Amino acid sequence: MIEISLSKKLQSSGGSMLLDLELKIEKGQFVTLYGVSGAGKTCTLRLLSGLLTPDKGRIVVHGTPWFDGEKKINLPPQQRKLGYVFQDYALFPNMTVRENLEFALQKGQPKSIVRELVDIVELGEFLDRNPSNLSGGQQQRVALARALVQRPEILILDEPLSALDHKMRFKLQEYLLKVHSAYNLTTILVSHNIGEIVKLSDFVYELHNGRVIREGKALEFFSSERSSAKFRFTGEVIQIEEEEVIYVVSVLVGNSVVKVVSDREEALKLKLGDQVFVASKAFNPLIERI
Ligand SMILES: Nc1ncnc2c1ncn2[C@@H]1O[C@H](COP(=O)(O)OP(=O)(O)OP(=O)(O)O)[C@@H](O)[C@H]1O
Repeated sequence: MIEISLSKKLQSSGGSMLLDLELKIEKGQFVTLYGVSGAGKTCTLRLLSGLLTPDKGRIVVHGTPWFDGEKKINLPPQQRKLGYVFQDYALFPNMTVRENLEFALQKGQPKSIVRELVDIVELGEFLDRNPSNLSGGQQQRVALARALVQRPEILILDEPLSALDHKMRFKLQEYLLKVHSAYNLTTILVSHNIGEIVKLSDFVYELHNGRVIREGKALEFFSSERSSAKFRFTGEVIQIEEEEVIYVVSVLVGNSVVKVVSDREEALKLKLGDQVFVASKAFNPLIERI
């Protein structure tokens, strides 16, 4: 369990803002911080990683205090078991992929973890190349592997996929899910992409003006309650779940997820990524492939 209870005065162009957080993240969860620009998401990650110091409060990770204002505990970043992946990869440009990864090893740490990570994120053929000779997605796989070299318990991802095109994003999402479960990580993602959030995360916190204003399970968080109005709109199928005798199809429409109850016959015609329209006749939404 990661327990964060802290405050930090931040400076924005419009004046000061108090980041005031109470978060409890279960071990093993994949959690997303969501919210408008300037809400305090990146600062939250920096506070957890030790790159920014709270004014007061506590950060306790799996029972160990990382920060305690009253007891004057403040673990330096290198002692926090945490891997950080940024949007811009932040790789050493003059080192090969292999060197970038081996550079992250601690003194005396065997190189076997590097080989294991190279396999898991499929970097074998790029080991002797410099980052400038790799695509954005390949560079981000290197950054992901590098963040895991020291076997962290927590993986922090600050909009890691936002510079990538749709296809790369999709592939990287698969790698993120793979390492999250292979290394029993607790993962905290900052993302604006709702389809991605629903696909990857268990739980979402929405930040606004330095506070959590809403939280919930990813799919429920973005589900729309609209039902009775007459409507018709298009969207993309992002999840199909069998629930007892019915199916629930989640469709990403603009920035929200609409859940539509469907019968087996209709649901089996659909697959993830299909463009569909959702329409309501009186009170019963219908869903059909476009
Ligand atoms: N070290 C710092 N000290 C004080 N204030 C800071 C510091 N770093 C950032 N801020 C301010 O804190 C506010 C929140 O910034 P933050 O980067 O956490 O927002 P965000 O929610 O991640 O936004 P975005 O989605 O645009 O990345 C901003 O107004 C920023 O200027």
